[in-house]
Amino acid sequence: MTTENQTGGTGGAAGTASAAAGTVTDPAPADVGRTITLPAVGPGVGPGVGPAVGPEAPPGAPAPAVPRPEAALSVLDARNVSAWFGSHKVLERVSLTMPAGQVTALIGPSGCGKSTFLRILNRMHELVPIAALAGEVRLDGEDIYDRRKKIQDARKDIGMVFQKPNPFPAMSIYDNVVAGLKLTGVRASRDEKDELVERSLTSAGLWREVKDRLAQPGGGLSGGQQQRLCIARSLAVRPKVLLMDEPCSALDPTSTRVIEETMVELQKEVTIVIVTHNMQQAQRVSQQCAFFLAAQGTPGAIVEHGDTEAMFSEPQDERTYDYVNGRFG
Ligand SMILES: Nc1ncnc2c1ncn2[C@@H]1O[C@H](COP(=O)(O)OP(=O)(O)OP(=O)(O)O)[C@@H](O)[C@H]1O
Repeated sequence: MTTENQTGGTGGAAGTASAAAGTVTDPAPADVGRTITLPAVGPGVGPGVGPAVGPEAPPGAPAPAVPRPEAALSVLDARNVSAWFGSHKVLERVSLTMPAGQVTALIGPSGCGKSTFLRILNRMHELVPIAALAGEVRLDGEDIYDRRKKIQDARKDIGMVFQKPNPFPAMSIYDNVVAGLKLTGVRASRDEKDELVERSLTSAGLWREVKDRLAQPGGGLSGGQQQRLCIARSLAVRPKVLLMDEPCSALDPTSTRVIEETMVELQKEVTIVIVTHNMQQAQRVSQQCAFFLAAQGTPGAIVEHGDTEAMFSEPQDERTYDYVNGRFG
């Protein structure tokens, strides 16, 4: 994993994204560079619903039955990412490589831009009308903000699980899992859906608990089970990367442990990026770690990154040492 919080140069791009119109203006002369034109947000899957299914899953195509082979695990690379809400700059030239098949934990005090960075990684930041961003995000070398790319494809490849479990409460457990397919009009036979539901729930560590009550409403599950249902819903469209924004913060310790175990298993099939305030959790589940900090009145930036064990045992920066030892934040 690498970071480059540069203070100059022309590597970044600056733009004010209007999600509705896809227009771009330049609010940050300091970040002169390539201008990103963001396509309008399509009618696909909205926040919290999981990734959309793109054209590579043609109508009627059978759900792939095997996990993604290890060789095909994906790397996500952010370069010189800056972000604004209106004129408020909240991220400053953040660069971070999130290695294939690993869990990368984003840590740091409240308000330093971790969630904003995470939302930029699957093009959710641009859903906020006043949001702007600069820089590049590459999935296996391909720019997810390339103007020829559909926003739905980025969401399909890069799924998101939120802090608060958000299944469709009245919808059955089964239908919650296949919701991503339905919302994007992908047809699948009953057998294909059955296989997909079992595989996704198994990967999310929920199959054994719910296999005999798939027709019951998702809202009837416990908080921890609902969160695993949301993970299954995201997995159903076979994302290459799974983003998790404090996925356990609303859960009890037992549910937290189960989700953490699920993450450890999941990294065999999907690259994971997690935002967490729980330092023990970061150490338990992640191999790579990035410490974000926004000093008074300045945008968030990465202070230190690297191997999780090393970051916690021998941090190079005094601020990292203080943070991981609970001295602030
Ligand atoms: N929709 C929004 N509109 C305006 N400002 C926002 C919006 N979302 C976040 N911000 C601002 O962006 C900055 C970074 O917020 P962000 O949520 O990314 O931080 P964070 O590190 O994830 O915080 P936390 O750990 O508390 O979730 C903050 O100053 C916040 O107030």
